Amino acid sequence: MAAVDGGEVDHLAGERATAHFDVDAMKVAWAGSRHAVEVNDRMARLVASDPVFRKDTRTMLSRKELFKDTLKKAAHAWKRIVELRLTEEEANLLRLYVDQPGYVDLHWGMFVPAIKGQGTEEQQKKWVPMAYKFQIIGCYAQTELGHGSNVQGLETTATFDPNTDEFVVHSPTLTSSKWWPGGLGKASTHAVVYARLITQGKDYGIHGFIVQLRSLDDHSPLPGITLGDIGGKFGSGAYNSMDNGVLRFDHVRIPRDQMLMRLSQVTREGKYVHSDVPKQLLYGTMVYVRQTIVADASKALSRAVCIAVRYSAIRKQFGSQAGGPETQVLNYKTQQSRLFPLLASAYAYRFVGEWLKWLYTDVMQKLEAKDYSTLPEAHACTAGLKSVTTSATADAIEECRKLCGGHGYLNSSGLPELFAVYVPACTYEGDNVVLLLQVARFLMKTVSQLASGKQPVGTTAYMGNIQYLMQCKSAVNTAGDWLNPAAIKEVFEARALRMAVNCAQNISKAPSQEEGFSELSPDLLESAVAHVQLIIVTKFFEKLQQDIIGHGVKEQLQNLCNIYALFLLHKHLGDFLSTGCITPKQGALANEQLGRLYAQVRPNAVALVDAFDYTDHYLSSVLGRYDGDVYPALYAEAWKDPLNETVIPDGYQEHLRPLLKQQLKFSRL
Ligand SMILES: CC/C=C\C/C=C\C/C=C\C/C=C\C/C=C\C/C=C\CCCCC(=O)SCCNC(=O)CCNC(=O)[C@H](O)C(C)(C)COP(=O)(O)OP(=O)(O)OC[C@H]1O[C@@H](n2cnc3c(N)ncnc32)[C@H](O)[C@@H]1OP(=O)(O)O
Ligand SMILES: Cc1cc2nc3c(=O)[nH]c(=O)nc-3n(C[C@H](O)[C@H](O)[C@H](O)COP(=O)(O)OP(=O)(O)OC[C@H]3O[C@@H](n4cnc5c(N)ncnc54)[C@H](O)[C@@H]3O)c2cc1C
Repeated sequence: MAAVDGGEVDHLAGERATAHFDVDAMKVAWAGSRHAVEVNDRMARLVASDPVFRKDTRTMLSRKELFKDTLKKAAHAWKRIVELRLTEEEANLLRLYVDQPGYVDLHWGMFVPAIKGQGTEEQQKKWVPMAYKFQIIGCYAQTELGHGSNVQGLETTATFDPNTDEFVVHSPTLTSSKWWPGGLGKASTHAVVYARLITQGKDYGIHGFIVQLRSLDDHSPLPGITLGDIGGKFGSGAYNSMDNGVLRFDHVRIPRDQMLMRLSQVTREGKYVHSDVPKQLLYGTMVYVRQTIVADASKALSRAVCIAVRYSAIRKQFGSQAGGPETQVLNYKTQQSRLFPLLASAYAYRFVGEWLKWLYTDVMQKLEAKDYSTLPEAHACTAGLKSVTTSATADAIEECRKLCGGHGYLNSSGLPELFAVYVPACTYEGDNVVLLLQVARFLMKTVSQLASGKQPVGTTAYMGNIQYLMQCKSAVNTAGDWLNPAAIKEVFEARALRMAVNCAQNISKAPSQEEGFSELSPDLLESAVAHVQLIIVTKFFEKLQQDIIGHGVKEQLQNLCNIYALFLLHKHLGDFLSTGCITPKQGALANEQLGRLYAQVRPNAVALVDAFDYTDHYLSSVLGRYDGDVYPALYAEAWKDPLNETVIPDGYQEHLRPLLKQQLKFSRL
């Protein structure tokens, strides 16, 4: 089904006619199943056809108007969810297509998962139904003004008082003010607050507590609680719809049973008891969200790429001979070499996100069975993939803006807002550098265990092949040899392992492990990136082994997979050469093959972005319209700007007229 929201003429019809594959089948490959295509399509259209969910004037609203609009949309979304008795899957998609960050993201995305993951059965029975019915609104209050990345450094205290069977929650310093939690500033009634647990005079470190913040009668802050929004953020519209907040506690008392007690407990007498589970399970909500952020990266990236590909097919510049038509900018090789790797990355992230969701579910099942062995790998994979995919996506959205020339800079292109709303993903849920250093730590541990003969498993299993990978040389002889998945995998594995081993060797020369790790941290980051890129490439190849149906679909995905891998090889050529995995000649052959692959993608480019199945409402871009009727839309959009409400601007009488009519003259003139 086409995703036109009402266009009459299809200016991209010629582009669509050149596709060599079945677009509907590609939609299934992208979405994961025919059911997923159907439900996505239905929810996207439901949102697009509802006037309350309009967002075309969002960037022109003041902060207060925007926030109120967000409250209205969230309430209306909930009303529709209840009226239509939507399933959880449908409701999540409806919220996604409403496409306006707001308190509900944190309520469903972190508050509920934190209680489910860290609360006892009894606590879940009490709190989850209230949250599910929106009788309470919750947020995730971890970060403080002075401490974000370093969770162990948080300062808020929760001191047990055995006399009253309560915890006293307190912010002892300015820097201990909770700062950033989304939904906290204005909307939430409750929060899961992370604080240092102190009982019987001893500090037991960070634990989670459910704290009521606002009255359920009139929404005013409860005694001892100071609350507010932390202020305007980057860009117009964008993440300013979210009330990221500040919170201070002045000796606020909560019942003992509001400590989340699944992992550890405080008894009535104040005795601290830690269950026989890894302490890191406290970080479980972050692992869960990092996994969803990887899936979201492919959404944001595919949106930007869809806009840039469609517009590049419409936009013409130069090349006209004797008055003939100009050239579509999509035909320029430079445009292709900038854009097609991003198209390939969108597909790569979609499939690795699918795999990560599987890994997460698998780890959760193992945890239920008290098998904690895969926890470190789950942490490394979620941290690493969150980091690599969000950094690349943020850069890619900005690249798409440039690929759309001047018009990409207009809010009506949709790209400035998409960039502004997306770029904090590099910071929230763990700064990307901090998370990559966690991956590096995991890699160094794995390398150090190789000597003792311990066989690495999962995504580090390749390291077990150390004898071969440390000395192998790529056998690629022609550009076409780079189409062999084994040839690509071998050099990616060798590069990742050699970089990790180099780091480990250099660390071992330092006076201490800690000093070595710190000194080598820039190299460790690159080593972590190499490992994560290997995972993404491998999972794309594994996807191609699955049953992929539809005329030409597998061939297109194969091309995209090769583009993704060879583009990375070209971009990180220094790594591959300096570790001796390939020769300069082989690097040049990879680039030659890349050019051939771009030529194969060119006739399919528009159809490949159509397969994302985005409505014009979701894209909210005049440049990315399904019908390609860009110029009338751009022209019409300009007149909607508040500045054009009057012909003579406000301020003319006070500031322009006196200037133009001034009597004062420079004496020199
Ligand atoms: C136009 C458009 C308009 C609208 C468009 C709308 C949408 C656009 C599209 C997309 C939007 C994108 C996404 C939206 C989706 C969701 C996002 C919504 C909102 C954002 C929410 C953000 C919420 C937050 O940010 S919450 C706060 C997050 N904070 C952090 O992440 C802090 C990071 N720090 C840490 O995690 C830890 O401090 C640390 C890991 C860095 C260090 O831990 P620690 O201090 O304990 O020290 P170590 O010694 O390093 O570790 C000890 C051992 O523990 C192991 N470890 C650490 N962490 C874990 C873990 N999580 N699990 C398991 N194990 C762990 C570590 O490896 C060590 O092990 P070892 O064996 O001892 O080595
Ligand atoms: C839009 C947005 C929404 C958010 N929502 C929430 C929320 O709902 N709940 C919540 O609790 N928090 C939230 N946060 C906070 C967020 O999780 C933190 O900002 C994030 O974890 C980064 O921590 P930080 O701000 O302390 O950065 P810092 O750690 O201060 O980072 C500053 C710089 O120092 C570097 N750095 C830090 N440590 C190291 C190190 N060990 N080695 C090398 N370099 C280092 C970083 O790479 C970075 O360049 C949100 C943040 C944003 C931007």
